[in-house]
Amino acid sequence: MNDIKDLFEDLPEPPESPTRHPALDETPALMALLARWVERGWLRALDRALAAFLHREVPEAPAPLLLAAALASHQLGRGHVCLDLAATLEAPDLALSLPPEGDDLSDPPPLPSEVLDGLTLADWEQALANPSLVANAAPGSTPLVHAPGPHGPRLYLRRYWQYEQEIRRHISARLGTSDEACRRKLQLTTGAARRPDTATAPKTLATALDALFPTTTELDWQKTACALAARSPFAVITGGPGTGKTTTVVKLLALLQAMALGRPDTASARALRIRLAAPTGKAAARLNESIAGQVKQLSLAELAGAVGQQGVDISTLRDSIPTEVTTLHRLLGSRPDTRHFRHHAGNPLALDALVIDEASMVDIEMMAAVLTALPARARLILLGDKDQLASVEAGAVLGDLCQRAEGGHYSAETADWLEAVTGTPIPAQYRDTDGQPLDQAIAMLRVSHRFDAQSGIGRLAEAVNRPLPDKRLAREKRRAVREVFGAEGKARYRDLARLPLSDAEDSGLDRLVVEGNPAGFSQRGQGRTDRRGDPVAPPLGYRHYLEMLRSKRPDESTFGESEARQPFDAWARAVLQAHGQFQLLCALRKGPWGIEGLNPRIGRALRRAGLLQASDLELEQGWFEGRPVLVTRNDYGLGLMNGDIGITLAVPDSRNAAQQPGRTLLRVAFPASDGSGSIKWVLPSRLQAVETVFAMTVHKSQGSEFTHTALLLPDAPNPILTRELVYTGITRARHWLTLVETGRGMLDEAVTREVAPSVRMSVVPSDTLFL
Ligand SMILES: Nc1ncnc2c1ncn2[C@@H]1O[C@H](COP(=O)(O)OP(=O)(O)OP(=O)(O)O)[C@@H](O)[C@H]1O
Repeated sequence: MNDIKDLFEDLPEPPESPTRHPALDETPALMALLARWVERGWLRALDRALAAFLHREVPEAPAPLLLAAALASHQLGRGHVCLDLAATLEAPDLALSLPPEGDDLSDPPPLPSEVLDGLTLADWEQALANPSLVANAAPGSTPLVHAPGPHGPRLYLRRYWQYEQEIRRHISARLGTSDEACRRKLQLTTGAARRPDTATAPKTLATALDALFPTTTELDWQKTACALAARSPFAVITGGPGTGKTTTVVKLLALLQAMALGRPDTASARALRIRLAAPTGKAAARLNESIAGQVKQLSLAELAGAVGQQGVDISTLRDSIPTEVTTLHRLLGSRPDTRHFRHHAGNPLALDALVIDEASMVDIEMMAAVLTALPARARLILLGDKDQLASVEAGAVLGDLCQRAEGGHYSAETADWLEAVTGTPIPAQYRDTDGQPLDQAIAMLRVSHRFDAQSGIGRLAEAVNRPLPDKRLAREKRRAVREVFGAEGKARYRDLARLPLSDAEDSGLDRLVVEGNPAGFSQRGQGRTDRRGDPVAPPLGYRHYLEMLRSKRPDESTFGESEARQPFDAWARAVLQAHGQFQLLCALRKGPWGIEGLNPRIGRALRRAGLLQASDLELEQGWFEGRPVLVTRNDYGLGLMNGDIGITLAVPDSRNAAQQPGRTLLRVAFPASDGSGSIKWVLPSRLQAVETVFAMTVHKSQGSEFTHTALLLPDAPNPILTRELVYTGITRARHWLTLVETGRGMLDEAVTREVAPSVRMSVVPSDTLFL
């Protein structure tokens, strides 16, 4: 029995000698089964609709083909780009969303394991041999593509197969490894193929790197990453929170610009056109904030003197380093009502280098769009944390590219070159005579500069993130995680608190969301300093922003156009900034411990504390002043992006000012996604897809950071609760983390469960070998 079957108590015992399920042979039986799965929330209506459409188009299509199509479509909704046929036959119940949140687990329809019981891989592949609907890994117009994968055959919806091909083709081209070259290389196993190098002489590069990084005798991963990225037209810098991805990329940009401005041929010496982008407005704003400060602080005198014959002008160099961060949608030029962008292969972006931060959130469709719109000569640098949850959309591109990042796998050629330019030898454990071309373009930063040995958040993140290659080590991992909290749940670290709740009405939750539960932290969170010795304010709850809302409200009686709005903009900025001090995160959407139960529950607690005025109905589904909202779908018309957070504020109603002075109107204040600090005021009625965000799912929190983060774990096991989810939740905390537990053992349970065996994409150039 696998885990999922165990969850369904009412499941009838399968017959002793299984007979083939009718859904495998009769299309009406299959459609009826798919309808039951949809009704139950096991399958999306969209997935069934695809099977029905294919059946209408080609009535003779066999049922196993239609079933495979529905399941392949379903994988997209779960983040996977295709259906791995062999893996599905091995563990069929993982192919559906089982059990969906809120399922009462009674009277279940037949599980996929029952249905697929009589089907062999050969039979299934035979059923897919239908040229009207399925093509074999080749360009064409069939809706489905049957292609080999690293672990067996796969079925793709054509669009996703094409995205994968595009990504691999563009990355291979940048690495100088066409599919052909790659295939030849592995046949000969001759070590890494040579990639096109930048023209910079190692000596100049070494001097420039020395000007940017402090001298050490130990391996400096930031310097190594900077060197590797300067050499390759495609580079990935991965690392956990605070490992210095931004710091490294700022130095890299300075290096690239210094090299460009200092070119010996003065006619070609010009600054590169570099753009910085992030997948969401929130992530863009966060990078914007940190990058501008870092560029200002960068000491450039030595670097400016190290390049060119007479060196380069320092202020020209500083001005050439971009600080403005945009969203990928804006960069590519999104157009309302279409998934096509203004920039594409026929109208490429006018730039020489593109840096994408928070690249773990970029899905396969967006990555393909970016690569297609990027001129062939432009560099691409991806930054991100490979261990974070991937995008909710299909495709974990960064995670897949970084599968081997931990081990380095630098070829002798790369390792020798790195030693020459950084002055430090690469230890044997990171060398690999069989290093792949992609390995040579990836660097992993390994030292957190945000969390030191005194930081429980850092220790906890590290313990949770530890991979579990062998289930037998689960107990040890759980112990390591528990040890961070110390005996009897009393946190050993000043930045960690544990809050057990008995039920959804437990007043401990009120204390947390209203005040931040400082009593849960040692010394009530008083007297802490950060690594630089600067004081850290004690943990806060939502009272902080709601009081800011009240105390900073402008006296102005009119809410006019731009100039007149300034006091209101300043007010909104202060409230939004205060709101970022605390956020409750949870894993689920449904039930008392999901956002649907928690949002009104928290609203009531804030109302009891006198901080909100709203009826129960308004708290459930209406608008009220103080309501924080999360945008859940890009709205190009309004310029709002999925993930943007706004706060509802009451402003003077200028439309009826003469007749009804003092009358107010609710508007939602959003920070402009260009990081300019300006405020966008939107009428609630214009917001099509928003939800209250007193509680936010961990999935939606990616790319954000909160001074105090509370992570609430549900009270029952759920497949959604994985180590990646807990790691992502923990690492949203900047200074304070409260772990809210609503049932025993859920942390243990979560940290030893990995994201459902992911269907690795074939975006990695060396995967071409199996084609
Ligand atoms: N080599 C270093 N020595 C000392 N401090 C450093 C070093 N590198 C980075 N820092 C500091 O550590 C903090 C985090 O750095 P940075 O923002 O570059 O990390 P990051 O990986 O981009 O973080 P995030 O996870 O927020 O994206 C910053 O305050 C930065 O100044």
